[in-house]
Amino acid sequence: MGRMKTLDGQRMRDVISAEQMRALEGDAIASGRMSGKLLMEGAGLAVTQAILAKWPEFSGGEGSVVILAGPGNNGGDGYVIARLLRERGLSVEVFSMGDPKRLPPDALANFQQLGDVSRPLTEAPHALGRADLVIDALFGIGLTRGLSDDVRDVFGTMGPSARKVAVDVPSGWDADGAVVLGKAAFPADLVVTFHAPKPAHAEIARQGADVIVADIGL
Ligand SMILES: NC(=O)C1=CN([C@@H]2O[C@H](COP(=O)(O)OP(=O)(O)OC[C@H]3O[C@@H](n4cnc5c(N)ncnc54)[C@H](O)[C@@H]3O)[C@@H](O)[C@H]2O)[C@@H](O)CC1
Ligand SMILES: [K+]
Repeated sequence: MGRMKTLDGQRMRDVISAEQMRALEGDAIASGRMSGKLLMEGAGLAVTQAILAKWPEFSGGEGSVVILAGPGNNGGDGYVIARLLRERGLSVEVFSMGDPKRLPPDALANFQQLGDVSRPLTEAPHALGRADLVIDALFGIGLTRGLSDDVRDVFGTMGPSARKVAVDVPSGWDADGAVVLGKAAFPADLVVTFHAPKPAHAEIARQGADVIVADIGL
């Protein structure tokens, strides 16, 4: 049984839908109070902090990290996390699904800031077999259908000792329907979601992952 708790011990907000989350983000951006890029930075920082809190052994810069980055803003969070973990001395390899040049603007800016050449997901298995930490930044609340078999096969190449972290929602889960679309989902040990739990998170915790709900300034 995994636990669901807030990153900083604040009160847990009530469950909200993906739609409500998008509305909250849109309102904060429209009001000028926040920008999409700031929200993304906060999301990436929250995941980084939750990782270091759960596995302090990574705070010394020891460890190999693989980040799987998707075609949307969940992928954008992954690029922020890659930068933040590299700043902490960890060696981070990033594999992208889709063409990074077609990322939405905030995600594209974070991809470009990394300065990496983009490596396709199909090249990930070699690195995944020896990674100490794997971060699923493929899909979050924007998942619209089940994962393809080749994505499922990539998940199968992770080594037994890899700590597995999902950004916002483990890819494959429908955040609102609280079910896995299709046949596969990222087998997360830790899930870090933003602002408030979505309907899927209680079931994900019941199935064994620790779920952290982090503020991103909304
Ligand atoms: N301002 C924002 O929008 C923020 C977004 N954030 C992150 O952004 C995520 C939402 O971003 P998006 O709305 O871009 O959605 P996602 O990044 O979850 O995925 C959307 C993209 O994946 C494609 N897709 C969906 N299902 C697919 C499948 N099965 N196979 C292949 N492609 C598929 C969609 O066409 C779309 O291009 C959140 O989960 C969160 O991680 C956070 O950074 C907070 C701020
Ligand atoms: K994810």
